[in-house]
Amino acid sequence: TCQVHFESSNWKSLSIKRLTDSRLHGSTGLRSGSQANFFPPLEDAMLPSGSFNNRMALITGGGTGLGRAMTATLSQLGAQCIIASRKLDVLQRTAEEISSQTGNKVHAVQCDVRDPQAVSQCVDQIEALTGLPDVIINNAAGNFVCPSERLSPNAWKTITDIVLNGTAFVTLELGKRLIQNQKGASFLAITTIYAESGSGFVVPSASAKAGVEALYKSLAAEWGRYGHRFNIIQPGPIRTKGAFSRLDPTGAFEKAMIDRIPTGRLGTPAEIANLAAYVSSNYASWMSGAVIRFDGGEYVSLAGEFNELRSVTPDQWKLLEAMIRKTKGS
Ligand SMILES: CC/C=C\C/C=C\C/C=C\C/C=C\C=C\C(=O)SCCNC(=O)CCNC(=O)[C@H](O)C(C)(C)COP(=O)(O)OP(=O)(O)OC[C@H]1O[C@@H](n2cnc3c(N)ncnc32)[C@H](O)[C@@H]1OP(=O)(O)O
Ligand SMILES: NC(=O)C1=CN([C@@H]2O[C@H](COP(=O)(O)OP(=O)(O)OC[C@H]3O[C@@H](n4cnc5c(N)ncnc54)[C@H](OP(=O)(O)O)[C@@H]3O)[C@@H](O)[C@H]2O)C=CC1
Repeated sequence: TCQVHFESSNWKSLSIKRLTDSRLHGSTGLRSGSQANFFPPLEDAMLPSGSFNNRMALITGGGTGLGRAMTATLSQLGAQCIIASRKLDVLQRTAEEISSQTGNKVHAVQCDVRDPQAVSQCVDQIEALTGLPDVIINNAAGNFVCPSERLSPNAWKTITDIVLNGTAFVTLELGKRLIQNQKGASFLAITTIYAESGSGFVVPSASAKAGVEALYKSLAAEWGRYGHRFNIIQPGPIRTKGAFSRLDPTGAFEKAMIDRIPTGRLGTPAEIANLAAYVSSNYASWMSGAVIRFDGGEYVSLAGEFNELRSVTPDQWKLLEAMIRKTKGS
């Protein structure tokens, strides 16, 4: 089944005919993505029940997607949650659904994190409802794919205001009040793997998420003395309407994305919710300043310049090795 054509012994002109996935991996029994069978996602809450009893958690953007999943897990583990974002109707629906499943109160508070006054009023409301939170998850974000030459100043400002300024306003407002009240807390920011590498076509998001990471690493160093921990989770792709409808609106890129993930599948909201719960819990009380990449291996897969060689079959390797061994000198 080997279909390597040696047009010359030069590596660059070696033409390896791309076979269909099943034929390509025939000799190893692996189909594209079938390695996902080795990595089944577990959906149930990982921490002991009651791990968040008597604890208050604020989750920005907690009405939808990953924020909703984090809220559901924290609530199931005993936390009283507050979810905050712009759309009050969405928040209220989520709050009612989760409360009715877990028996623990979820509060919905309207807040546009871009507006520092709105953030301050939101924190007033939170103080009145539950007191200052023990757990703060900065998860709210805005993003869309767009060639940078098409971005208007307001498009840039919109994304960076939500992601960087929004996270800063929420973190600083709560931080100051927690310090005044001598209360410790766990802060978690949800960023993305390209906060580290940068990425074309999502440049405002990449720039703002990198800023969030700098903010959280800096505060981890500065505010430990007040009992505050700061950590970061960088998720890889996890299907949510909010992300996928703005980053891959036609679905054209999904297969290629899954193919490059070494674990062969997308992450699930429940998986990131378990990680966020652990990082925010007292089991992680020694964790601060951490940046946790949670992406099924996508980042390293994209980074290594020889990783495309995964598509070379064992038979093709025999031929390549023979060629390489035949080479003498430079
Ligand atoms: C190859 C990739 C393959 C697959 C990818 C699939 C999956 C994902 C994998 C990884 C994901 C990694 C990171 C993900 C990070 C995320 O943050 S995902 C979360 C996304 N969720 C959201 O964005 C929810 C909230 N978003 C919104 O409310 C809007 O989208 C918003 C535009 C961000 C804000 O809405 P608002 O109403 O405040 O703003 P507008 O007034 O509508 O717009 C403000 C200005 O922006 C300009 N704009 C808006 N949309 C676009 C666009 N698509 N292209 C260009 N410009 C846009 C708009 O015109 C305004 O500017 P102006 O006209 O100059 O005034
Ligand atoms: N899903 C994925 O593959 C990945 C997601 N991420 C990150 O995960 C997080 C969650 O994303 P995901 O769940 O996928 O997407 P969603 O779109 O579902 O979540 C974004 C949330 O942010 C809220 N939000 C947006 N703008 C504002 C604002 N101005 N003020 C307050 N809240 C706001 C939205 O609520 P509302 O509209 O009511 O304001 C929404 O609930 C984000 O930080 C995202 O960057 C990172 C990498 C991959």
